[in-house]
Amino acid sequence: MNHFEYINGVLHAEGVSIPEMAEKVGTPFFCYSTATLERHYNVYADAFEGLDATVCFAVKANSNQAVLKTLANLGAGADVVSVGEMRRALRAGIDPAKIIFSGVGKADAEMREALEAGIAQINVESIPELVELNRVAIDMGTKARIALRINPHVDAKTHEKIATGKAENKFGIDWTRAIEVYRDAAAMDGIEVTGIAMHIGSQLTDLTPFREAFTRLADLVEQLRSEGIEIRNLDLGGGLGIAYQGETPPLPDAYGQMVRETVGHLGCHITLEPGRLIAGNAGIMVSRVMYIKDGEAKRFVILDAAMNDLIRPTLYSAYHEIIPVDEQGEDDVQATVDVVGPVCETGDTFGKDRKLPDDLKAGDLVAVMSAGAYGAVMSSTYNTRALTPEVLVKGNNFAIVRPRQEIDQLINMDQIPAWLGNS
Ligand SMILES: Cc1ncc(COP(=O)(O)O)c(C=O)c1O
Ligand SMILES: N[C@@H](CCCC[NH3+])C(=O)O
Repeated sequence: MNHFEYINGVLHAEGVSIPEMAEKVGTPFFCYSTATLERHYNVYADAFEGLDATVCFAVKANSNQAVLKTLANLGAGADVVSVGEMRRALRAGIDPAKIIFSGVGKADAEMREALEAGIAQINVESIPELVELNRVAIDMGTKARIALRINPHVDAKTHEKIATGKAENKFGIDWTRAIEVYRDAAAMDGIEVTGIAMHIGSQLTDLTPFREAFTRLADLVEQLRSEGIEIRNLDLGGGLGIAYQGETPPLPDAYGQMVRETVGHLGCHITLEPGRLIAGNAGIMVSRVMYIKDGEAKRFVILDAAMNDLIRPTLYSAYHEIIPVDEQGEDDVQATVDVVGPVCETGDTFGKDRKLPDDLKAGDLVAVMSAGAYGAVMSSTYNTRALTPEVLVKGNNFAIVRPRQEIDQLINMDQIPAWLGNS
């Protein structure tokens, strides 16, 4: 069931009309649906029923603490990639025993804070990082529970900027060297080897690469066991894709079945790190039309949102559906338009040659769909544009879960050195 629907011709998020929110919050804004977040989490978690599994939401996809708390209340853990994300997860009430720290470059201070917080596991991505973590743990008189993130050299067949499991990608330790690095890790005083981790990429729409990677992972676990290195936790990462434009990614159930088939026999605890699947279609970005500009070659719909708010179309040529908030009738005339933002970049384009109502005009609202993951978290203040607010809806209620940043807050962060004189 979709929780962003037209009711009496007006787009709603659950029971709240988008114009009502726009009136109170201003535009643009991100809007998340609690019911969708919960449904996605539950459908995903249910796919692993019977397995000893923890779903650790990938905080990078959406780090708003209200979203994290919504998921924490359902029992979710967190996959974090910085101490900032870890603090958010902890503040949102996520149990440290369900927090995994991933990422290719953890600083000493981050390692220390993670060890102090007693999180479940740190995923180590290189030998130098392993050496550093060992040193930090010994210095603190403790042992770090770790998994090595292994790069299985599998092509996830996704956009090149979000593939992470190929030999040329910066992520993980080459699977060909895994055994020797595990041997080294097992001999380190500050390290307790608990697991093995893989994450081969994001927005995968086919199970085949996962199957290939997890089969390789299972082989490695058997080899490690034969060497006396016990692996208790398999971290399978995230990556399952969603429909942005009619894609038909495998359902969580099919993914769960594939997990059982490839690694179920190992008797390990399984960690899963979905991000996009939980949050992507649980959020939209609402924007107001500022101008309609009829050029010689094109009609441009100029929104008050821009690439700084949602960078996915610019960065990955990603498709996001764009719909009018006032429902279009079947017989209404459509125009072919480019939907753009006000930022001074040609790439500040949300969609090219889209069909929108011919009579769409300044002041009308549109919704950019599937913006709940890698939306607000990737926003910037480029062109000195303030960060966009976030709103969480639950039933007939909504709350602003991040207010609009004041432009002066942003400007006041600059400091002018005394030698430049007073202005
Ligand atoms: C280590 C790790 N885990 C989980 C994720 C979440 O991925 P997705 O949002 O595709 O589920 C990512 C991002 O791709 C990641 O790098
Ligand atoms: N930011 C990417 C996903 C990257 C996943 C991070 N490991 C996107 O918007 O599709």
